[in-house]
Amino acid sequence: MIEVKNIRKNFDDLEVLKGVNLMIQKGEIVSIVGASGAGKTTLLQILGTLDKADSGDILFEGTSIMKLRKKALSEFRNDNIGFVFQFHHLLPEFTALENVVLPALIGNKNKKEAEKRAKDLLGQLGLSERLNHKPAQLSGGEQQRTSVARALINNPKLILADEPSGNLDSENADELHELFFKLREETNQTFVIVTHNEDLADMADRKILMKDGVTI
Ligand SMILES: Nc1ncnc2c1ncn2[C@@H]1O[C@H](COP(=O)(O)OP(=O)(O)OP(=O)(O)O)[C@@H](O)[C@H]1O
Repeated sequence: MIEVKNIRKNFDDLEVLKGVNLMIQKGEIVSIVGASGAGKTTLLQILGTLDKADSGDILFEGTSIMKLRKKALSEFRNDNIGFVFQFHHLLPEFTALENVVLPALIGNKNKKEAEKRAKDLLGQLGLSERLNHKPAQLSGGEQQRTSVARALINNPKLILADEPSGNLDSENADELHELFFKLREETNQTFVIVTHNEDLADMADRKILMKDGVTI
């Protein structure tokens, strides 16, 4: 489904990615591990089209996404990729439901249908009683599950997670990890997860180690 070909990225004269090659199959859960500074987040950002590589190519279902222009790129991203970050980045003024619906509205989806799907997703994640709560009124685990619902609202083919449980206690972290696997069983979505959590990294179908800007 995804083919990463010889991706390179420098920040000024710091070589962060030095020719990364990677193949990811549909429905696979891949973890990316490695020391701090190895380039994991940079790779994930490039995979998610949030940042651009200096050279190399990324094929998504056979099509190069490196050549897409700004508008096409943001449409591609909104339709196909869901992001889960260490810090949830929920909008503080909006309720859980509104936060989850937002990417669907950005994608010009019907508001009623989007709200129905958002409620379904939040329900599946155990948040039926929290729809109208703002992020500050939710626990850390609830906030992170809300951000997972937001990542899933447009039914993306690829979910990219950067330290998704880095800010959770072990019980909430375990629940979140189980959720990823449950979702994959149900939807055959593909997950790429950058993590320092060894349990999560080992649960993945495949663990990729990054060291000094390359995968080994
Ligand atoms: N926007 C930027 N400008 C300059 N340098 C950057 C930028 N983003 C990342 N870097 C540098 O690139 C290197 C790789 O960073 P990256 O965040 O990809 O590492 P990482 O493997 O995800 O680390 P961690 O496990 O600590 O999150 C680091 O040395 C970092 O300081």
